[in-house]
Amino acid sequence: MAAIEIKNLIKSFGPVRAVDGVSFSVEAGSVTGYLGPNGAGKTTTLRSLLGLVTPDSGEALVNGERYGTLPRPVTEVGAVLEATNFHPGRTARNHLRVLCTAAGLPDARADEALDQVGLADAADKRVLGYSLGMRQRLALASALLGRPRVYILDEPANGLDPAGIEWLRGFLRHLAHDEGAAVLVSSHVLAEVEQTVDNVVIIARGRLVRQGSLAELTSNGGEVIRVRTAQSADLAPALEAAGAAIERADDGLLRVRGLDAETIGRVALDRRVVLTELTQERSDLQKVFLELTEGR
Ligand SMILES: Nc1ncnc2c1ncn2[C@@H]1O[C@H](COP(=O)(O)OP(=O)(O)OP(=O)(O)O)[C@@H](O)[C@H]1O
Repeated sequence: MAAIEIKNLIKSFGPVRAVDGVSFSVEAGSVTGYLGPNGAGKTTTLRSLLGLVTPDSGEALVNGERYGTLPRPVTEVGAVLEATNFHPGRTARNHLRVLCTAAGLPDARADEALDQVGLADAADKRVLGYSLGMRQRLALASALLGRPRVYILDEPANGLDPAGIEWLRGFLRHLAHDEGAAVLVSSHVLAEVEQTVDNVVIIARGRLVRQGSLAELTSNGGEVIRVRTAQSADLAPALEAAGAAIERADDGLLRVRGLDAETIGRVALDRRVVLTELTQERSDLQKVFLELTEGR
């Protein structure tokens, strides 16, 4: 049984089909990126998993059950939703302690969770003075309280600075790969999750566009560097001699595998070859995502 299972989920709001027959699952020990442009239906899917939206049909299950029938949800699933509201006058520690009390967890979990997300030093500050990034960390801390093995995170990187995003990547990988949790994380920015996830599910307008492991979706049969020059007859044999596998396209374009861009540039310099293009080809995943988000 997968930790998270979405089976042919359908949900409409009036005339809008927010989610239109989506199915996928997330196994323990892995991070899945749930990607799609704004309005694709990501939040509706995640809210269905948390019992906050009632699907028209299909199922959204955590550990094989609907959220509403989980005996102790706080110990099974941790969630971060968009625009989480905190009582602004409360300190972070108090906020988490209130949640601990409500969930029957020891107070000590509040401090442990704050420590885990790097907020220990700000524990006694009122949430009012928190930056958006700190609020995201606090939201994550509240998801950790019951030490669940399933995490459902809606755009958790929103508001984080680059260092915060880097921290989040490491943290989510740690939860999945070291602690064996199943992590489902949504984003409308591919680059945010590309270095974190094991699997990718892409949706647009409520429908599944692509799913698979990151390795499958980014392979392209190995990294390809696009090299363009009017002197390809000169350059290609030199690159091959340096170990490249080359596919020749029209107008002097060489698709080169097996050498990095710097090596290719050096070989070209040695041969006094002028390059008019030296770029890394986009992966299939980047192409699919770009097509979906272009013009938005
Ligand atoms: N409660 C609601 N009432 C009416 N329409 C809704 C409601 N929730 C979502 N929608 C609509 O359903 C569609 C999918 O929205 P959803 O929030 O699930 O997408 P999303 O992929 O999470 O987008 P975003 O990244 O912008 O949050 C949108 O057209 C949205 O306007």
